[in-house]
Amino acid sequence: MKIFSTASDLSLALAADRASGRSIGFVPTMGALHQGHAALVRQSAADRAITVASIFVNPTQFNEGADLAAYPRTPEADTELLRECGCTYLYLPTVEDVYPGGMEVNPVAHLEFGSFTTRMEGSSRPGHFAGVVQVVSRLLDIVRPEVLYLGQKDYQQVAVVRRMVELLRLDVDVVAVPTVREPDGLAMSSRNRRLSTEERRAAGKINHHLAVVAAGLRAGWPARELERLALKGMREQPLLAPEYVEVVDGDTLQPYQDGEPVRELVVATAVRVGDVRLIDNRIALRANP
Ligand SMILES: Nc1ncnc2c1ncn2[C@@H]1O[C@H](COP(=O)(O)OP(=O)(O)OP(=O)(O)O)[C@@H](O)[C@H]1O
Ligand SMILES: CC(C)(CO)[C@@H](O)C(=O)[O-]
Ligand code: BAL
Repeated sequence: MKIFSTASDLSLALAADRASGRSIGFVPTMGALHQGHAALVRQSAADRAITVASIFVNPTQFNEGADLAAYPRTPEADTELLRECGCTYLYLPTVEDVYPGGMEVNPVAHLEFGSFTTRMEGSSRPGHFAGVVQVVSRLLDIVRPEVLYLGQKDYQQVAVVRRMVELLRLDVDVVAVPTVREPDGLAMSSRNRRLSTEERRAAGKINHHLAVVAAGLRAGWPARELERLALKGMREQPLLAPEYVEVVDGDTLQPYQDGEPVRELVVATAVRVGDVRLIDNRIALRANP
């Protein structure tokens, strides 16, 4: 695995690969890697000749300074894991390399995302998706992959990035990789390592509450009632402070209205566990393709 710290060197290496007909998969990350990230890299390495991973803790998508300051960083272990998973190139840039004109320059700030960014993470983390779109568009411009691999754990992020690709008419496929979970069902997340033992135990219950909502939806229970029961159930657990539980149409991210036909029905949540904010979701129903 070759490590690049500048966009220009990486672009040069990729241009040579492209010229010899090699296809490129891209896995953007913020580091502190775990088996969820490994699944993305392994999938790309199985599908594509070249897999590029990036590790960049993007300051523009953090709406809380404390969250950015506490974000875990484990570069040595990350490099080792990427090597083992078959990553070809690692892009490990500075803020200046990603944003040569300064962080405030956002060439995609004009894009309108409507219902994709108004709810859930969009309303809980003001400015978050503007930063995600800013960095992903810049990274795509550098790497120019055929396929972009993202995790389903960040369900809304996948929908927003797909919309960005559509709006900018970018020639890239977005593949969503299923969420990798711990044995007790907790979605793997870099922030999990900030949990105390008690918080970690409590966090394991989040998935259970989502699974109950998903089962209720399949049995035809009203969505708003299931959301209310899940919020109440989580609030009764010591250490869990849910911000939202929302049952949404996976294509529009608008609240699901009971009985309406949808291609994908999803329940998503954000939960504070002590100082740590975690997100998770479950797909309750999916139409056959
Ligand atoms: N458990 C998981 N299963 C599959 N993909 C995942 C998982 N966790 C993260 N990813 C995906 O890995 C990519 C990089 O995510 P990121 O580096 O932010 O890690 P994270 O674990 O989501 O961290 P955070 O603590 O910020 O939520 C994203 O596309 C994300 O959806
Ligand atoms: C896609 C991403 C790498 C952009 O910084 C980030 O939001 C993440 O890790 O999910
Ligand atoms: N995986 C989402 C990145 C973030 O929390 O900012």
